Amino acid sequence: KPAGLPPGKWGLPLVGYIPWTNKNFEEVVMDLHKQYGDIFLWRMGNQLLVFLNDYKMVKEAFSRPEFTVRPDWETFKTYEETPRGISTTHGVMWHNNRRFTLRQLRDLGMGKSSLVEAVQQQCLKLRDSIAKDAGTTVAIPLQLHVTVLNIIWHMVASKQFDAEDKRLQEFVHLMEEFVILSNRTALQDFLPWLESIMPDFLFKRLLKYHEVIDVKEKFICYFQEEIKEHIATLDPDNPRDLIDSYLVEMEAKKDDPETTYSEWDLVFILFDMFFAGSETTVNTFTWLCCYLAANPQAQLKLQAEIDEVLPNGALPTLMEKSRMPYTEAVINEVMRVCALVNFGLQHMAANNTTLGGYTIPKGAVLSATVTSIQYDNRYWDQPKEFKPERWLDDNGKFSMTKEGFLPFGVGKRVCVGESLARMELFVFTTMIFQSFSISPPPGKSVNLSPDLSGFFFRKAMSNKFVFTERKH
Ligand code: HEM
Repeated sequence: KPAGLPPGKWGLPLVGYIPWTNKNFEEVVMDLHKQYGDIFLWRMGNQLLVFLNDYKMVKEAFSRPEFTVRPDWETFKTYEETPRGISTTHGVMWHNNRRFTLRQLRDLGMGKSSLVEAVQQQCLKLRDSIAKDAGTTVAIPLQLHVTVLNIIWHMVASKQFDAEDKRLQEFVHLMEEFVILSNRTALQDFLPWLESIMPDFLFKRLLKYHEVIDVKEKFICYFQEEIKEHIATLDPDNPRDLIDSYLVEMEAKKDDPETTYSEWDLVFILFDMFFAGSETTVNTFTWLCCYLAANPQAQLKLQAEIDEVLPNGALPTLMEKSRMPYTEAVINEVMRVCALVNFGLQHMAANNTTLGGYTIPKGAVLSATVTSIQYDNRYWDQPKEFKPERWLDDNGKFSMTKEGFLPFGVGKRVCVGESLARMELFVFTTMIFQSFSISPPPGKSVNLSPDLSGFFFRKAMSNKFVFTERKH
């Protein structure tokens, strides 16, 4: 192991460090954190992974330009050599696409009434679907996925689908398949030498290469069809949605030799909106249901606040947010304890540099250990307890403690959808708990252990619940 690197596990040539244990990945990382402290490395295959376990260090690193690039991973490349869109790109392409999307989300009404109304309408469908099974033992309904996807469809293409719609069902299925297949592609990133020792057909079979291409092509077709329809009906003076606005800007920049705007690039911005914006929001709200079912006192307090600010079933708008500190506190506390994106999205060192007094070589991949940070007792008193009150000041006002909290990341690549996600979570929480109470089935309790079978998400276990209609 070269001198000056952070402490940690270097392991064997080609394969790196293999923990011979039946502990899961998160547990192994936690053990290494205990052993080595706030910054340590783990060589996996030929990749040097550096884990950061202190909030201040993550904030410093992710605010520095040399850590703003993404790893050069096949998993991050969608279909071709050059990554496109936002979440996997860097340089001018990333800068332009990120700026465009942030502006779009703001102009389309992130935080404004038009989008709030669309979110309310979609949430009414979720409410209807829960009402159908009220009083019986059920899982969180599929309609939650449909609701979240429809909000994105509304924003990007002014569309919405019914839960029964075959196209939408195929879309949901393809998204799930894509996430599973991406885990296979990761083999190529960590053990690239496999390609040189295996016959091509076998290597491709191992990676499920043809299946991945097939799923990607289907998504591309969906989005290209949508873009074509928009081109045919575009009124440049009245852009309806994100696709229209992109087309207008693409036309305005068509003579600029430096432009990164193209129909092909737009396809991947749409990819990002759906992939980064749906599973994240669905899983956060699912965790919120779990924590409220397990904490009836917190649920009663939340409902008392909803009933006081929104009497007689009035629908929530963002105007009410400042008068609902406990609701905000519950949402933040759920995001803290669930630590959904437990290793964030990886960043890469663009050149040789230093961090925390250690050498970080070009190409090293940095991960923030979100679970360690959001449970760090340097920032949180009794971190394992679910305590929404920790977000309230002495006057009962919501106070956004930022230190030690990074569900949306931090620094230059912080999530572009944070305000949208917060607005969705606020509307869903107020509308659903205004109408229903949630509890575990009689005689059962809620399993709050995370499902750690995936790499990117710390999902909730598939709990069953009983939703009971509230009398007003
Ligand atoms: C509760 C919901 C959400 C959570 C927990 C979440 C979390 C995150 C995290 C941890 C990152 C990585 C930050 C980094 O690289 O350091 C990220 C990036 C991103 N998120 Fe979100 N997100 C959520 C919702 C959304 C929504 C609704 C959208 C858009 C519709 C969105 C779009 C993006 C995009 C495009 C990026 C990439 C940003 C970049 O690379 O510059 N996210 N998000």
